[in-house]
Order: sequence, then C-alpha cells, then structure tokens
Amino acid sequence: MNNADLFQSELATLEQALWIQGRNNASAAEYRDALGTLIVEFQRLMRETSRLIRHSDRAELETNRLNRQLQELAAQLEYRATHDALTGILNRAAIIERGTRLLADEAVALIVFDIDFFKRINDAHGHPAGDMVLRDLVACLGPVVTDGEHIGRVGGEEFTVLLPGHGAAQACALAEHIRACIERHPFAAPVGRSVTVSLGVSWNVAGSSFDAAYGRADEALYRAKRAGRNRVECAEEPPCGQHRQTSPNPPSPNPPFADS
Ligand SMILES: Nc1nc2c(ncn2[C@@H]2O[C@H](COP(=O)(O)OP(=O)(O)OP(=O)(O)O)[C@@H](O)[C@H]2O)c(=O)[nH]1
Repeated sequence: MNNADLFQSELATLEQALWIQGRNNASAAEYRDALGTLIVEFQRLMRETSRLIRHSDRAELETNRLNRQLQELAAQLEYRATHDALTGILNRAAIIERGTRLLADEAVALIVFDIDFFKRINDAHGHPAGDMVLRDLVACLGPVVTDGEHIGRVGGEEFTVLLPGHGAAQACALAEHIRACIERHPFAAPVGRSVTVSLGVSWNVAGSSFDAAYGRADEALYRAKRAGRNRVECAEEPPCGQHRQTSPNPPSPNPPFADS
C-alpha cells in the first residue's frame, strides 16, 4: 500500500482545498466549506495518530516484557543444562566442558572425591536421606571451595573440583581440607553420624586432555579407597614434575558405615 492509497480521503480533501485556493474567484462559502472539511480531516488524523502512538507504546512495552521473559528463560535453560538439579553445583557435562577449556590454556589441578560407603547410607536410612547427605555435603563445602575454583557433581556420589592456577601441593592441601571439613561436619538426622570421603588429586600441565587429567585423579582416588578410605592420594606429576604427596592420616580403623 503506498501513501496515496493510505491517505486517499485526506489527499482528496487537500487537493480540493488547494484547487479552491488557486482560484481567484472562489466564494467565501467555498473557502469556509473547504476549511471545515480540512478541520474534520485534521481532527480525525490527530485522533488516529494518538491511537496509533498509544498502540505502538503498548506494543513496545509488551515486546520489552517478552524480551525480558525470553532472556530469563534462556538463563534458566543455560543454568539447567549446566547445573545438577539436586545440589545446585555444576553437572558432569559442565565440568568436562570447563575442564577442557581451562586445560587448553593453563595448568589445572583436579580433585576427584567420592563418599565412602554411600550405599550403606541409602540402605540404612533410605534414598531421600542419601539425597540430604549429598546436599548437605555440598553446602558444607561452600566456604572451602572459593571463587575461581569450580566444583561439580560428576556421578551419583562423586564430585570433581577444578583448580586452575593451583600448584600440586596447594591442590593436595585443599583436598585434605575438604576431607577434614566433611569428616567434622555434623550431618543431620536421620543420618546423624559422620560421613567421610576419599579423594584423588592430579596436577596437569597446560595442553593435557581432560580425560587424562581426570583418569589420573580417579586412579589416585581408587588408591585412597583401597588404602582404607577417608584419605587423600595424589597422582604423580606428569614427566618433569617432582611432587608426590600422600595424606598423613592413617586408614580409619572404623570407617563410617562399615559393616559391623
Ligand atoms: N541417595 C542417592 N543415592 C545415589 C544417587 N546416585 C547414586 N546413588 C547411590 O550411591 C551408591 C554408590 O554405591 P557404591 O558405588 O557401591 O559405592 P559406596 O557404597 O559409596 O562404596 P565406596 O565408594 O566403595 O566407598 C549406590 O547405592 C547408588 O544407588 C543419588 O542421586 N541419590
């Protein structure tokens, strides 16, 4: 639709008024009629314009509201795609993605840890109590794992912490701190007893693959399990590193949830 179609009636009125104005002999009555018609058209145009402006303001508000809603939904989707629904920390996919990205640029230490005898918690107190332990454990790590360190739940009762910029000794010390915090933490009823974790640590040069870094920490974790649980084992550093550390605490003679 062009302007001529859009303003057909207004253009006709305007042409009539111009024609009368161009004549030398138009009468006062013809001028009055033309002016009257012009006034009516002008008032109608004003009303119509105001209505369109109000409509466009409402449409703009609605568009802004929908945009905000879309952004919130996108943020929620992004959060759900990257976070564990039970504990609110990163999920497995997000940890792998972050770990891979970080390792491409810098050395990263990894802590992998796993709750000791978690099956017995579920068996003794029920799955919901086990879920409570998982949530409580993550909450108690809040003050220990700080900004810039990334914690994720990579399996049922298995967690990973990515530590960019940490040396091997620093990572092993943090793992020991995590172990001690969890051991000391008073887990709520119905579990109401101590829960422990076993931890494996690897330190990895920039350019390492995430699989290799994780695999080395996981091997160390299984050494910690075999050595009696509730302890930290650190993987040997890759070639040219020298550090190796084993947690000083001895295997617990009475591990929590051990068969009596
Ligand atoms: N409550 C709860 N339990 C889970 C969840 N995911 C996995 N599990 C349980 O975690 C338990 C893991 O048991 P195992 O792999 O035998 O390990 P464990 O009993 O912790 O023994 P160790 O690792 O050898 O010390 C199983 O009973 C799973 O059902 C979960 O989301 N919630």
